[in-house]
Amino acid sequence: MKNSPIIALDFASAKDAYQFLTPFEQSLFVKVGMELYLQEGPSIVYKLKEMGHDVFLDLKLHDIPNTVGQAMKGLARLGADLVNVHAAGGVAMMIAAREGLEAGTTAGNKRPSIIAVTQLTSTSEQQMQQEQLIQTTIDDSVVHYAKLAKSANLDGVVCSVLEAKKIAEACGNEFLRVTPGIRLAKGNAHDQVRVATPANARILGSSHIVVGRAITKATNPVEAYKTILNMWEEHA
Ligand SMILES: O=c1ccn([C@@H]2O[C@H](COP(=O)(O)O)[C@@H](O)[C@H]2O)c(=O)[nH]1
Repeated sequence: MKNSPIIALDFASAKDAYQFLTPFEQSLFVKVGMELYLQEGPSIVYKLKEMGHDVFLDLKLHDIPNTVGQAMKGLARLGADLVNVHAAGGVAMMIAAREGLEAGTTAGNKRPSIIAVTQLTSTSEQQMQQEQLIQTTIDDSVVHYAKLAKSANLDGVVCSVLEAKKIAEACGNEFLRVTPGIRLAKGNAHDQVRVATPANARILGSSHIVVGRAITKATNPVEAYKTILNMWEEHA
């Protein structure tokens, strides 16, 4: 799996996504989320893989263990490099997800890595406490979910940059810390709450960064990508 910034292809159609990718002329790490996948289905993953990109299929599965396990068995056949579930689904669900992936991975193919979403980067501590009724700090909640994901034998978590270091300390450096909520200094945070720059992400312990609108909505997306890539690599 590449370590370059993961570009969130949050587009309404494959046509829009391909049009966006054309000027890059290089192999990238891209993310397909529910907006694009629900319109295009598995073909978008096949096509992006054929084009030479690494693919994070960000469907954030969250259901009873049997349903998630069976869904993962099917997803394993698509060829994505990274898939995910919500840690809030529980340890039994995460174990079923991992087992489903293993069962669906055909001989000679690599099992996709699997990570769990802890607290969404759009969630504030206050919102977590008032709406989810979790009476602790957001750091503690995120690290707790990370430990559950580790106990279920997952490969890592989605978290914000702000918790990445504590997760590395609790779960080890090999345990992935994939961090969305990436913004350039003074960039519009939009609906994100727990945000950081690409440089801080590296310094504070992210293993991978996910970047959407800071690239896709930039006047020159290729230039924006190069700037973010440089910041990310410079602080390695
Ligand atoms: O906690 C999470 C989990 C997933 N995401 C996804 O990452 C991108 C971020 O997009 P931006 O435009 O850079 O804000 C988006 O696809 C989310 O679905 C997340 O933001 N936070």
